Amino acid sequence: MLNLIRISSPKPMLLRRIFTSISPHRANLHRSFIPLATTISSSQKLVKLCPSISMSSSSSDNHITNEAKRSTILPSVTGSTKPELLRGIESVLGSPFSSNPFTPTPNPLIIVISGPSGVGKDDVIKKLREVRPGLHFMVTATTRAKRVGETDGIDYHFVSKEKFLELVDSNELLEYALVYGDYKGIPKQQIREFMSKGKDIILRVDIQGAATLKKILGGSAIFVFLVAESEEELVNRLVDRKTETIATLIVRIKTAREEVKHMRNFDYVVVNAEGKLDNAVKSVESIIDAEKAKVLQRRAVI
Ligand SMILES: Nc1ncnc2c1ncn2[C@@H]1O[C@H](COP(=O)(O)OP(=O)(O)OP(=O)(O)O)[C@@H](O)[C@H]1O
Repeated sequence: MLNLIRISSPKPMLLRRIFTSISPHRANLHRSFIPLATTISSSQKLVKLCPSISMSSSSSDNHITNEAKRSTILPSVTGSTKPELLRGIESVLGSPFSSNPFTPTPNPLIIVISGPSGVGKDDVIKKLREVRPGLHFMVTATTRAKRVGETDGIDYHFVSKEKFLELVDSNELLEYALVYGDYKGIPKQQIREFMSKGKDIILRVDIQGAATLKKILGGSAIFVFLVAESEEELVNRLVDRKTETIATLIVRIKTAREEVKHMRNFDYVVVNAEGKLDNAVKSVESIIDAEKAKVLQRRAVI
């Protein structure tokens, strides 16, 4: 009785192709092969795949690959227990199944959220904080006065102009700008600290800040442009917010008209439509999920 099939080159290629074609149909394996099989193992559980092709021990045997030698027997799908079947397949493959994940751990992301004043950046980020507590929301340092409902260290680090300029001098800000008379900047140390823990970072910056960050970070960060559905709606929000004087309102609206022209420099645009804050947040979440699933990951280095 023949126990093993010996195959001379180039038959190993043929055999490999047969295995490839059957693998998605493992359930039908026994139907495809058992009619050809001759029982060979003492436990009657290993089956021969096909009649011997060659029994010669000629020099062509040197060309037989180990894989081909191993590939000549398979356990019977119907006559084996699952562990026996799995061990048998491992033995045919020549190595145990790996439990390592197919995908490496995704790199921590830097997600820059920007958009014209009054579009709802703060509200989107507030909501995102609730639904994605695993993200790290960078707390921007600012010299502007605290608004009603804002908390120091959560919404912003509210600092004096002197303190802010000290951070500038010590090169401790990734980016900073004078926005409507107030300084705003991103502390570098905070980014390094959280990225080293594998956390994704959310940065909230105005358009000017996003342009600077694009120069610094290039394609290593994700740039999201938040817009209202129309200029009219944007103006409504700014007016309803009741934080602006007529002069600052006009400046913000004029600026917004220029800013929307920069949309093309961003990776994604998300519409924060009237009363649809949740949809905008879901869109940002989808962007993050899609970026996490990218085969070629971005790699931000600060
Ligand atoms: N989807 C929405 N529908 C209606 N109102 C909204 C929506 N999103 C935000 N708002 C409101 O619009 C106003 C402006 O929002 P927010 O202050 O978050 O804007 P911002 O982009 O952070 O502005 P700034 O850059 O000036 O700080 C707020 O009163 C906010 O509650």
